[in-house]
Amino acid sequence: MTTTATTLKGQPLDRPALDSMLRRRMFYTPAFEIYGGVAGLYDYGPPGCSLQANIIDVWRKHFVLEEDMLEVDCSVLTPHEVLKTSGHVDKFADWMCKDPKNGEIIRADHFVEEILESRLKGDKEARGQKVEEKEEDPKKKKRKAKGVQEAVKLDDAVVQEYEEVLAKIDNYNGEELGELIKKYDLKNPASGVQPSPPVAFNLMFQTAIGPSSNLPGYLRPETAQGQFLNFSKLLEFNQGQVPFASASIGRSYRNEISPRAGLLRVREFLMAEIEHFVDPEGGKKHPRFHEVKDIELVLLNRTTQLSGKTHVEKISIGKAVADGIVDNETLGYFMARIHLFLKKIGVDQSKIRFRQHMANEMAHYAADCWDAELLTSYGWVECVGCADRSAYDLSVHAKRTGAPLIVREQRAEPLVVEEWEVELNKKKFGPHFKKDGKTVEAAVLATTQEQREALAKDLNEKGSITVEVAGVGDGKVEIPKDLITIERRTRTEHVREYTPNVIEPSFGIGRILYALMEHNFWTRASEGGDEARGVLSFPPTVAPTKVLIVPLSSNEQFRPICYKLSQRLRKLGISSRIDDSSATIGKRYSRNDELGTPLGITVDFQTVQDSTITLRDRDTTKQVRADEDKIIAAIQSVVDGSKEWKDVEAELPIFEGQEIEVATR
Ligand SMILES: Nc1ncnc2c1ncn2[C@@H]1O[C@H](COP(=O)(O)OP(=O)(O)OP(=O)(O)O)[C@@H](O)[C@H]1O
Repeated sequence: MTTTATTLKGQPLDRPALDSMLRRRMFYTPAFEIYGGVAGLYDYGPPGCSLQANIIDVWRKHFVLEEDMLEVDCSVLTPHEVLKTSGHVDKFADWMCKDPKNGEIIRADHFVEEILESRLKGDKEARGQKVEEKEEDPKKKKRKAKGVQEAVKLDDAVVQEYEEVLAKIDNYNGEELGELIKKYDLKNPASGVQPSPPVAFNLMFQTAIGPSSNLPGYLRPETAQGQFLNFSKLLEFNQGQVPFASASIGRSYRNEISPRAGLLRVREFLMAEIEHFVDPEGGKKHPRFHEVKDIELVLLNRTTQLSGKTHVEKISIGKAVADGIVDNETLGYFMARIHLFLKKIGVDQSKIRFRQHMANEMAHYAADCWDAELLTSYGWVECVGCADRSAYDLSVHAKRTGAPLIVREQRAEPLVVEEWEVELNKKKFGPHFKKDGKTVEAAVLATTQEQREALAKDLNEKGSITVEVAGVGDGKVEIPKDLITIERRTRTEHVREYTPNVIEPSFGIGRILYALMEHNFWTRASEGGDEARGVLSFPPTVAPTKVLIVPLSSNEQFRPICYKLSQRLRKLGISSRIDDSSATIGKRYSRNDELGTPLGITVDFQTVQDSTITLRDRDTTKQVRADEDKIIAAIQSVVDGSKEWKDVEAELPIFEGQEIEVATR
């Protein structure tokens, strides 16, 4: 497996060259740039938009269509209560430090990582070993410039300790990060002092909904909550059948402490998320697991990570689930499907791995989690999270609202149960609690059997009970005896009720798009001895534009032919661009190689005579010549993925005609 960033052709990746090409060709650009820009906000230009739309198109076909998922498009503005219940208000935070001298705000884990890495780099230099540059975050550069790490040799034991800390950097809480800063005396090179102890910084953008500002809310940090809140309606839409999945594509917002690495850590980004609802009983089997069981994945599990090993052999997902490396079939099924999706859009197979979250690294709701990470020049980057969120979200929302976010299933055999049951005196309960009635009722009904047993005892002995109800008064509510009965009763159940578990593949489209650009980038030596030119070898399905149409010269006879060709392609739904600028054909082709346009048609004098045109392949620069119908058919099959260029070359006559540069004279 590759460990450093290389281009598609194995050349060392020149990131500044790629970045400048992507900006020059307007794949993306800093937002509000003429006002000085805002960190972590980007606009996409025409090729970036097409590329993103094409990735989303493949995603919809690969997941929503293929798996009959139920797509929803939910509100971005989310009331405080929803995100309080989901745990985001209290727990969706990163650790932040402040430099007491210069006021700089620093993300604690990134700071520890950065300083330890720079010490290790200094150690390598002192030992005369080769050092790889990793990141060029401007803030980091500034810090480095002011306090360049000297080449200092460290003890072997210290090196090992630093490496262990770095391997677990995502797992530390604020207190632990503070201890690391103290223990290793980590100073901000820009000021020469240690930053303040880390404090939690919530990543959500807060706002007020409505003119009276009395409904606090947030811009959603993920699309998932909207899907959970619609669960009952979706279940009904699906005729009460489980398993089923919902899906949503939309923007999410996170107020990242230090946005960096271009599109990789931004404050507004497109997510595509799936919530697959599954019965927790029966081992979370998946009916289509057999279709993917032989797919081999690189899996970096917890034990491997703790051992410090980074290289692992591929293993089939069937074996990984059978051996308990991956918890269940449904999680395994989605990991394999994620892998196939990434492969389909052109992600380099040797630069994908799945890394399991360590127990304390997982989000507050997750039961198990594997990230699909892609290797980029910034290192391994999480691009898709695949989490088993258990029944967490549906349970907490049901508890808070009283909505039945459950599945009801007819039992084959009736079940006799003896249980503590709660009965409310509705006539008195509502008027007693007024507006809080529903909330209190939901909290009472959500009590466990053990709690009910204790409450029944209290009710008998004290004549009232005290129940914890979040959001009402001081959080404790007293219910007198005449409003409630709690008794042990026997009943026969004909229907089984359960809260489904959720497996959630969550895709960050911007990160995938950036990794895809790195993985498909390479440079071609120019024949004329000019600078090497960049090429983006996207698969035709996702390439922003599929066909470039170039007239040989500005001769008027070519114009209607080019126009007709673009019309024909448009009718077939194939995007094309005519480049009739005065640049040489070679230059025009190179410009479009930079945009990743896979095919190019040249219209020349022979076209005027016999209606034949040439078709050029971006990657090999080889050309074939045939009549218009044959070329259009070839384009169609390459674009829809049914054929590859080598098939076209085998079927149509190779064009060895005049040199492109000569032909333009
Ligand atoms: N700030 C961000 N910028 C761009 N994409 C992001 C950002 N945060 C998350 N994502 C994307 O959303 C996906 C799902 O979000 P998730 O909550 O699992 O990320 P995360 O674990 O918080 O990411 P990280 O640890 O990198 O902050 C990620 O796999 C990633 O692709």
